[in-house]
Amino acid sequence: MTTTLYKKARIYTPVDEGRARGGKKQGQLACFPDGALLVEDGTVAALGPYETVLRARSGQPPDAEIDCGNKCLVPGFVDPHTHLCFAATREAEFDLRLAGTPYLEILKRGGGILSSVQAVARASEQFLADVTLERALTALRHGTTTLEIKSGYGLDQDNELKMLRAIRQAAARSPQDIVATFLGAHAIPEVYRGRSDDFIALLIHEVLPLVKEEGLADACDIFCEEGVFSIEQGRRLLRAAQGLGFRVKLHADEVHDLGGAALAAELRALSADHLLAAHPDNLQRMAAAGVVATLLPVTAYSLKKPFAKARQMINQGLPVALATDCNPGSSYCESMVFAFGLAVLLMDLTPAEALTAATLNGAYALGLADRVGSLDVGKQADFLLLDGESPSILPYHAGVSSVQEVYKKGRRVV
Ligand SMILES: N=CN[C@@H](CCC(=O)O)C(=O)O
Ligand SMILES: [Zn+2]
Repeated sequence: MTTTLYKKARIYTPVDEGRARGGKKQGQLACFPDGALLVEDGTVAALGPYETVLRARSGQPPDAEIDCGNKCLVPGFVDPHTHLCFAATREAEFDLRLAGTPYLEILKRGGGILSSVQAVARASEQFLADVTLERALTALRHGTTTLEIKSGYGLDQDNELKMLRAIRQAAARSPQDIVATFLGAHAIPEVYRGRSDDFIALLIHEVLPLVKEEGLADACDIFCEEGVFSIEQGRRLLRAAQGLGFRVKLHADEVHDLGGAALAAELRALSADHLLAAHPDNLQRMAAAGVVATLLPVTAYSLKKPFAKARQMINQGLPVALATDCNPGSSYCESMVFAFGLAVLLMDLTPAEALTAATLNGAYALGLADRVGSLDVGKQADFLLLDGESPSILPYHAGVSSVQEVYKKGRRVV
């Protein structure tokens, strides 16, 4: 067994009490100004004030001691919502949006998500795996030690499976924990225009069982939105997915309030994501059902939309997680540091609330909190050293990343 003691660290971490943290608890962190973290074979063995951690070792010296120079030490970021498996960027679409064309209008004209579908159809699995890995490693340099990546630019059996296999390949080549989500219902393929029920049936009866058989995804997701999929279609697909053993989640109430948040509560989904237009009553239903609200501030920023009402959600007791939503359309951003900054400065989260959102609540949104998301004894030693005294350095030092060193399972990876 190898033991390493990280000392002279200002440690800040949410504490895992068995559920995602909402309400007042979202902003409560354990803080150790002269802290130490003891790592045994990649796992957190102890943390707390230096003297206490040493005493717990009953005089036995660790194999190595690392002086953190009084820098801030926090858990690695967990990004629970990304689309970073894509073949090409969409800069022309960005210009169109700047000139005033709405995001959903571009999709209606066959652009947006559908243009990414064409690019993925032309790309090989190997190419997709390489570019996905490259983006995951960019996220790692900005402190993301665990992330989710969705399919959803395939929209037919072969291309959805190609995407999921590419994600699996990227995951095998990255030090991060990467989980895949099946998002076959991301848009209505051109050939199914006017027949979206048939497309949902195809996903349920043909594609999902293959995804299950090959073990290519842990969760199933759907984009419920006007002009895309209805709540009823979401219910049908996600219930079928649950029947096959998938966890479920939704792109909910992003532009219009269709009741996606209520469906997430009904299905006891892992999370409902976006929620810019969600009704407060449905958010209350989510809180009662223990569903995490995953908010994507870079998307609102990039689409120039009002931000989700994070303050109200936290006050309602709803646990809020943060994600980048990295995708080539509405949020081309791998950096959780940037999402963190927007959450604090434009959504009024405190730095402590944002830290919980970017770590432990994200881990709950992925169903991975037994392993990652906080520096609790027995969890993976995934942590960051920041170039500052507290998590406030992240929004305070704007436009750069204050993440200096990144550790995954106790090993320095950046
Ligand atoms: N809103 C739907 N899906 C993605 C965007 C995907 C895209 O535009 O390529 C999202 O979560 O923002
Ligand atoms: Zn998304």
